[in-house]
Amino acid sequence: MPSSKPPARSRAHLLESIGSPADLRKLEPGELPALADALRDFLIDSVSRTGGHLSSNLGTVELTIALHYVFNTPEDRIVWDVGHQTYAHKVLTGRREAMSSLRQYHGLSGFPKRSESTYDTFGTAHSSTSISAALGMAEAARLRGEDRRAIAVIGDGAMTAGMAFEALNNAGDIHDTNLLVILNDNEMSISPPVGALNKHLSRLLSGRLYNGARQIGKRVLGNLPPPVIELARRTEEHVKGMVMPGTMFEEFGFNYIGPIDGHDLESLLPTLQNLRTLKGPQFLHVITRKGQGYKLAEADPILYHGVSKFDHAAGIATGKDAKGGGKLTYTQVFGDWLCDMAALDKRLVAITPAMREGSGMVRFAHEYPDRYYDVGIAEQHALTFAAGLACEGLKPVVAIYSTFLQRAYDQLIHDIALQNLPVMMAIDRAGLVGADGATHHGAFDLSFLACIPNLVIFCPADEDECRQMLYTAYRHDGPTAVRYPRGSGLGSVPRQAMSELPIGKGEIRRQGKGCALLAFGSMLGTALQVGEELDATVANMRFVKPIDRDLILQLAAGHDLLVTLEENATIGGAGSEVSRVLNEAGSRVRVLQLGLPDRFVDHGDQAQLLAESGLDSASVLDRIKKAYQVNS
Ligand SMILES: Cc1ncc(C[n+]2csc(CCOP(=O)(O)OP(=O)(O)O)c2C)c(N)n1
Ligand SMILES: CC(=O)[C@@H](O)[C@H](O)COP(=O)(O)O
Ligand SMILES: [Mg+2]
Repeated sequence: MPSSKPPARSRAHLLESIGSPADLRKLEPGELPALADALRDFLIDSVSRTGGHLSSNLGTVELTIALHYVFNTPEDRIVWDVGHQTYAHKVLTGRREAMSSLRQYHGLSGFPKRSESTYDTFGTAHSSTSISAALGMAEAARLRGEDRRAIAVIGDGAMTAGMAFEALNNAGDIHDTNLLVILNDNEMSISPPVGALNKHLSRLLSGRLYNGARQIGKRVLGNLPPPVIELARRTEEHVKGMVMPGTMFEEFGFNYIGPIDGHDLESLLPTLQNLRTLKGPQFLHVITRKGQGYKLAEADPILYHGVSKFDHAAGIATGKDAKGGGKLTYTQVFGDWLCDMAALDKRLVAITPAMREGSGMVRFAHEYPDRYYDVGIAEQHALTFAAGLACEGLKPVVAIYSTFLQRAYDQLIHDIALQNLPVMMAIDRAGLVGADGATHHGAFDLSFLACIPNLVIFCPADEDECRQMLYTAYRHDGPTAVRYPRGSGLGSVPRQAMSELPIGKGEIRRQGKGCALLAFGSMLGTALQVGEELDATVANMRFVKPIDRDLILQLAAGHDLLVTLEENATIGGAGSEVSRVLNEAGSRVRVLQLGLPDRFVDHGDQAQLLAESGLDSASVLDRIKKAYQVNS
């Protein structure tokens, strides 16, 4: 550490003096708590203006400072699991000024992104990938004889995913890999944590006294030559076996240290400095508080997990959401339907992989606690668990974001569709989600679902149709998927009475001439606008599978151009299904397939991203006119 004592600085100046971790490492350890306060104040103010993830970022301020202070980043690699807690990391790695553009069009990503900074060593956002990626980096360093560390920072929620254990299992067997796993345990996922792991972690917390003693031992050990450390460690293992039940992490082959206070820099710094000297897989358990330092977030870390812009007129202290209450969302339509359906059918059970709030299931969890399952961040398990329930005559509904369903693809095919089991998937966040960006857009589900035999795929065009489709899907004796976007639709009011729609049948919503627009789900609004402009026919297709073959051929017979519209990748999506039907029927009508482009769409607001993807009405109109010009 530097010997010269820099002059006392105001907290704000201290933060402004940090343009990189190299600047950070020039500070005295005693200056770091003031820096943490300044950084926390900055994050609260900044996120109150941009929106984003707040409580998890407030909980990792000291840990982030300590990691960049002790480790030689970016040569030492830090991989942040989920990465929603990396705003402090971004500020300390030269992006403080850019934080005003967070999660906005062409602005900073809300997650680590390799193309954004060399300090963002691995792109994350989908949970539980950090240990695998960091192990890969550690092994690359070992194989290349490079003296660098790889550190995975993973939350207690992310630790509940099977992939994290796959990585622990592999890492623990490679005795000379320089991997450090830091478990950031704040006893919260988005919702309160679930599962047996949470109970195990709680038991470890209760052993705090022993660990306190062991911590001191570690501090001393760090300054001794390695053979002595090894001897002391074996002795310690012996002591531990008598004093404290082994942690599961030690059973996986890791040297477990902790739990320590993740807000106490005086604990963090020496412990991390010691760990940096130890060889082999290391596991540090830190305890933090989600929302630390902002009373409203401390009191309600769930509400402040993801926030919109604050109403600054009301003052940051109120934490008041600038946008206030909005229109009925598809998520709320689902949540209301779920409770209504549960009241009608005792066989209904509902499952979420750790997204209770986001999927609209808070009321159901409260009203039907014995029929509600939060399985943790475990999408693969969620689907096969549902399959088991269905085998026994229950009617499972799995609420899952489109992007997270990607993680359970084989379970859907192999465990559900192949056995034709009546599992219903309510797929939320289908299409462009906005600020979360490329890692979260539900851009591919129609493409990866359409090829699965037995599956029925519903695309509701508005809120009422969504409710009717949820009912129809639930009543179907086979696997079903109802996909709907983030936010609100055309604003129809869902009828309380539920009735079954004819499966595989679309409808003509506007009769016109010239071209016909075949809209799937959320694109109906745009299709109707363009249809008015062109006096074209507009069909609400409703289903991707089974697709309405008769309607397609009827439209082909009466129009010179069919335009398909979907908020899904164009490749392999609904439009491809329409073309397949036409080809099989030998039709020669031209088809213009409009959907998401064959690239990853970044973050911004949904309207901006739809326009950028050519799916707003102006772009659709323009593309149709060009199609006619090309052929005139
Ligand atoms: C595969 C996957 N499923 C679900 C999510 C949604 N998600 C984002 S953060 C989060 C909770 C993470 O909890 P934890 O790891 O403890 O981090 P904390 O928010 O407590 O800091 C979840 C479920 C995700 N990002 N990835
Ligand atoms: C980080 C993460 O994966 C979740 O917090 C996600 O950002 C939630 O998305 P919604 O805001 O659409 O519920
Ligand atoms: Mg947590």
